[in-house]
Order: sequence, then C-alpha cells, then structure tokens
Amino acid sequence: MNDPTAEPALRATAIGQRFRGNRALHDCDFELPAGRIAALVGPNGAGKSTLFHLMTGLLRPTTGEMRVFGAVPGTRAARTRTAFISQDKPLYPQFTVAEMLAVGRRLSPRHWDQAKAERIVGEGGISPKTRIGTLSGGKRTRVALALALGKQADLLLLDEPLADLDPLVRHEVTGLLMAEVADRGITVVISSHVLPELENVCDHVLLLQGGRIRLAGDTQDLREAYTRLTGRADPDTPDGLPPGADRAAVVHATTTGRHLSALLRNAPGTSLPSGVDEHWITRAPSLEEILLAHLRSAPRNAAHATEAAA
Ligand SMILES: Nc1ncnc2c1ncn2[C@@H]1O[C@H](COP(=O)(O)OP(=O)(O)OP(=O)(O)O)[C@@H](O)[C@H]1O
Repeated sequence: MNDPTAEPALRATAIGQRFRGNRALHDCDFELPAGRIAALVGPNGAGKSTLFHLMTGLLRPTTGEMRVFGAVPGTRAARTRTAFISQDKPLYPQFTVAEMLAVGRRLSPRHWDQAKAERIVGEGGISPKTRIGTLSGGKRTRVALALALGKQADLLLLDEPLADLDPLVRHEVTGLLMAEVADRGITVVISSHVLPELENVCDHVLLLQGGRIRLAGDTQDLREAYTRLTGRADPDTPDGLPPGADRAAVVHATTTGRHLSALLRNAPGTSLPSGVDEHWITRAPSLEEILLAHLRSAPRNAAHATEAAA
C-alpha cells in the first residue's frame, strides 16, 4: 500500500505554459501518488508532450509550479529519479546496442542495472552488436525502455511509447512496465491515443483537453462515480432523458432515432444518478466511455477559445 503521507511522484500547481502568446497549458492542477501507472490522454495538441517536458525540466512553466517527488524538475535531485522516453526516442543510430547501454551506464553510474538492461534487450531477440539505425521501430522502443529501466528511475515518463508497435510487442512492453511497477513500486506516466490499450494497464488517469486538465484521478473511483444509461428516449422531454434526471449530472448524451445513451454523474454517496428509474438500463461505464463522454462534452481547444475570448 502507498504511504498517504509520502511525497507524491508529481504535483502540478496552477501550471500554465505559453509559446509566443499561444497558450498550450492553462491552470493545470493535479497530484499523482507514487506507485501508480497513469494514462495521460487527450486529443492532438491537447498539451501532453508539453506537460512531459515540464515534468522532465526540458521546459520551465510560464506560471505555476511542477514538482517531482518534491524537487524542481531538471535539478539533480529530480533528474536521478526520472527517466523519459520522448515520442521520437532519440538514440544514436551509429551506435551498437551495447554502446548505447554503455552510454546509459555512464550517465547513471550509481544506480545503473546492467543485467536488467541486457535482459530487456535480449528478451526482444536483439543482439548487442546490432546498430541502432538498423533496428525496427518496435526494437528501438525496447532499447529505449532498457535504457530507462536500467537507470532504475522512480518515475518513468513515456510519451506515446506504443504508437509504432504491433499488438504482440505492445503487450510485451506493457508487461515489462507492469513487472517493474510490481518489483520496484515505480510510478509511470504513459500517453497514448489508443484508450482501450491503457484500460487494463493504468490505475490512474489524467485527461487533458485544450490545455486544461478535464479529469484526474483513480480509475476505479472514476468508474464508480458515473453511470452509463441507455433506453428508449422519453418522448415527453426535449432531450429524451428521464423527466426526473438531474440535468446537471449529464456529462454527455446522444439520441439515435428513439434510442438514448448517456453518461451521468452518480448522486453523492450512491451508485446511481438521481431521478433514474428501473425503466432504464444502467451499468458501470468503461474508462474509455468516461473519457470519450468528457471529450465530446467540451469544444476542442477550450484553452485557446478562452484565450481568444479574453
Ligand atoms: N515549441 C513550441 N512552440 C510553439 N508552440 C508549441 C511548441 N510546443 C508545443 N506547442 C503548441 O502547444 C500545443 C500543445 O502541443 P503538444 O505537443 O504539447 O500537444 P500533444 O497533446 O502532445 O499533441 P499530440 O497528441 O499531437 O502529440 C499545440 O498547440 C502546439 O502547437
């Protein structure tokens, strides 16, 4: 169990990020407890890579504060505990895999686990003598992961690591991550556009949209906080919802012909939304349904829209 008094792996306080007047992130507040695997999800341009760059210290926030286990990102205290695999997985193409691992060892001499790094590479059927530039995308990801896990970091930041992998390799990679979390209790933040592949891996979610945090929290708590409602649209209400339903609890609703489906927030302290009777089919939503309903309920690029209106 996590120690509730322990420093969170990440704490973002009122983070804002501007690029030449363009607001990429806006008032982002969240905490990620240590030992979690968090999915960082959101549409293209939502600000995910920008947030990763703030977590690693590659960027300083325009406003607000980011902390990694209480330390300022980019400082020695934070750097030794953080490993980052960026979208383009920068590895030296002229180096052999063994030379690349030697670079990893040189950069983290105190904590480096050579046996682990070699095992991760070897399990992928990659010879240490192979040049990085000749590897497939999936095998390069494996080498990048060997470097990150060999470093024995406490916080692993992975910006779309699964994008160029076939389903089998994706499964292997997520298995490696879960084993590392189980063995060492590390914290992982992983971004992806493919929500279902994160559903069984992650126990925490951060949903970014238009530079704002739309949703943050424990996935189980989120599933228990909402209900998926389906049934015949009520002909006597303009929106087809049950007459007694609390409209403020509706995250998103669609009607197709006479059929209504909706995601609603449960009434406080209960497992159902208020005003929904037994004529409706109710069930716990999947994480993907919760995230999609939130994404569909707001205009795209909300931060930019706010900016334009200000
Ligand atoms: N260096 C930069 N200079 C100017 N604008 C930038 C810079 N980096 C990011 N942006 C802008 O910030 C916003 C967020 O971009 P970011 O790359 O963080 O989004 P993302 O969620 O990672 O997108 P994707 O899913 O497409 O990778 C975008 O509007 C982008 O154009």
